[in-house]
Amino acid sequence: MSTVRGRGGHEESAADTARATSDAPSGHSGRSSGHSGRSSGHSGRSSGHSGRSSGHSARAAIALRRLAAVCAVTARAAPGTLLLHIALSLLVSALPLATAWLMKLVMDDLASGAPGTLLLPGTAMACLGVTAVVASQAMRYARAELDRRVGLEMQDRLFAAVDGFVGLGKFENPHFLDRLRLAQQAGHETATHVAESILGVVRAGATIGGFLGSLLLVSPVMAGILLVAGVPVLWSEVALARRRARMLWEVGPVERREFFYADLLSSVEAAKEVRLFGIGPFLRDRMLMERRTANAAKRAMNRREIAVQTGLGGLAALVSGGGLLWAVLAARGGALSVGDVTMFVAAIAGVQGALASLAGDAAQGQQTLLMFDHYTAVTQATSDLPVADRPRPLPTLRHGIELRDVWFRYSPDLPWVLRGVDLHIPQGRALALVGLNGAGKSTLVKLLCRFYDPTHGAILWDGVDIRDVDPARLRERVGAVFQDYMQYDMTAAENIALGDLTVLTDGERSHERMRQAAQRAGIDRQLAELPRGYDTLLTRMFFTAEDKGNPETGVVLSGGQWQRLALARAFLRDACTRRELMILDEPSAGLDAEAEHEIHASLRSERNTRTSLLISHRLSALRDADIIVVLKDGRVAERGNHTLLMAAGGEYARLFTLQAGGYQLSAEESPVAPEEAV
Ligand SMILES: Nc1ncnc2c1ncn2[C@@H]1O[C@H](COP(=O)(O)OP(=O)(O)OP(=O)(O)O)[C@@H](O)[C@H]1O
Repeated sequence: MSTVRGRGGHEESAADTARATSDAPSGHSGRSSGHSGRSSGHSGRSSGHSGRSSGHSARAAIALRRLAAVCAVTARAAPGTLLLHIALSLLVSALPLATAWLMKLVMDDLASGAPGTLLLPGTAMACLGVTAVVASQAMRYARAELDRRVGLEMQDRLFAAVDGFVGLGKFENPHFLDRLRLAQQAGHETATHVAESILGVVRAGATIGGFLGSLLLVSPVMAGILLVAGVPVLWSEVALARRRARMLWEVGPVERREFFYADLLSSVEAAKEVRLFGIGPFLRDRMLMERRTANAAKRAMNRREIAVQTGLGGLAALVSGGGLLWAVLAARGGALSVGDVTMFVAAIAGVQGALASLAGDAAQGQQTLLMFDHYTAVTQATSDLPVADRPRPLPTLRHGIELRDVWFRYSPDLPWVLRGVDLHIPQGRALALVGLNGAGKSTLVKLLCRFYDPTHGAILWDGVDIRDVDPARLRERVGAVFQDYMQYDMTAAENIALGDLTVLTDGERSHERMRQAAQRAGIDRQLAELPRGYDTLLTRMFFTAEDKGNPETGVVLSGGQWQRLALARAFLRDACTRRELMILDEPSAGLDAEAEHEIHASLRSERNTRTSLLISHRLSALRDADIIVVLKDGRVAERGNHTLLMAAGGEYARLFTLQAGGYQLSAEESPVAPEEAV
């Protein structure tokens, strides 16, 4: 058996699977998807000072690792822009100090009683002013460009990672969905925010260093006081950033629910029911309730920030007021020159401003790095399903697919859906699955496509466990129309071509293949008659104001037409490379009687050459299947062909008779008068 990677990569699934294993029915055959049960529970809690300091250094190491990761992404995505941004930032940070020194020279010169020519310092100050304006505008542009380039790179990586998840489990995990939302948010802004924060810290550091150096020449005491006053500012801002990041994580689920209600209130799919049932005010109330909850959390955070920052502002005012008083008194006593006082005032303003922005930048940087954790958690997440390191080749299907004692539930806290299903789908035969709502038919289909793994038991493709093969290779062999098929807001051609994208680029012959698939699904004529034929947009979502009255820009299909389109997509995929297993889960639920008849006739014509799995509640559509299997209580309850199962008089016979009786009864109850039947 091949080795596997990705086991236990996700903290929730690891815990879930471990619990699932502990609930496992005993004596099952096949492989368990659980873990070895090895505990990683050594807390290793160290006590006292050494524990605390090792905690601090571990946190610092984590922060540095995060920082390095962000810097690496930024440098890779936009190296030139990053360098330009750094150069401009340093230039901008040097300007206030240069201005302050020039100002001091001018003031001292003026106060000397015999002022020299002020032309040179005056011109220099004017040049500095112009440079400041140009450099800060250029810096703004460089920052925005950095934002765009890095944002693109990060979005690409994020969605490549999301697309790489093999199964569906992660998309049904609310914890993961929250992470994904925050990761998307972080992907938009992290790198620029962090770069901005680092540069802001560097800029502020340069300004503080320059001014403190200058201030040391005037009064080392005041330089010391200014520096010490900066420590609580820095500390409080960093603490606030931590709290802000935690608050954002906590309101995540609340905002997700709010978006859900907002989406319901504005989506065309929900609009019918919302209006007919008059549930708009109810949904609006729910949405606002979530908004209020999120607002309350954010309000509390704002209040805390205001309280902390007001305190810090008071401290800053106290220091600068005291300093000013001291400088004026010192100047009156002749200890300082007028230029010194000017320099001192500029230094106080410069250092305090720089300290505030340093604290703000450090806090912003830290908060962004914490958010970046979500991005790394998603992009570096291991597969939700184990994937073989050295996958086994998938053989051509010659014998069939076997489900061996398959048990499955969606999570350990949910009931079992399948309870030991044993089933053989012979190659070249059509097998129909029958069962009441919730019997587990679609779940079984999802297991066959390996969107989930059986909790116990195994699925074998000609004897090869499908967990040992590359999921992409498995899915290449399978064609499917799902019960909840997709309707893409794209053109008709694109909707079909998604089954095999080469038809979009391969010219006329491929176009012909697309039309054949549409013909097979009975939708070709209707698509050809659309205002722009196959190139008609099947949505009215992307209209501009000018297009509004023009039906050529988009049309809306009926439910059954969409279903035929989904079938055409599956048929095209099949025509491109013949799929060895064709799954049709309720392919005809929305089709008219004529279309249903045509589709099933087409499928019947392929008997003996194609392995197919059919699911339908219209039992008349399944009666020709080679094998009919009834799922009940998570197990195979009956198996046989139509004649055998009818003769057995079990569940299938009961359901079939019920349905057939319905038709006969209606016909008897409302006999059609000959003249009405015309
Ligand atoms: N993603 C999921 N997470 C949790 N439970 C699920 C999920 N999908 C389905 N279930 C549950 O699994 C059970 C079987 O559902 P499934 O869709 O397989 O039934 P089905 O036989 O296809 O039903 P129907 O005839 O209504 O389509 C149901 O009880 C359902 O609530």
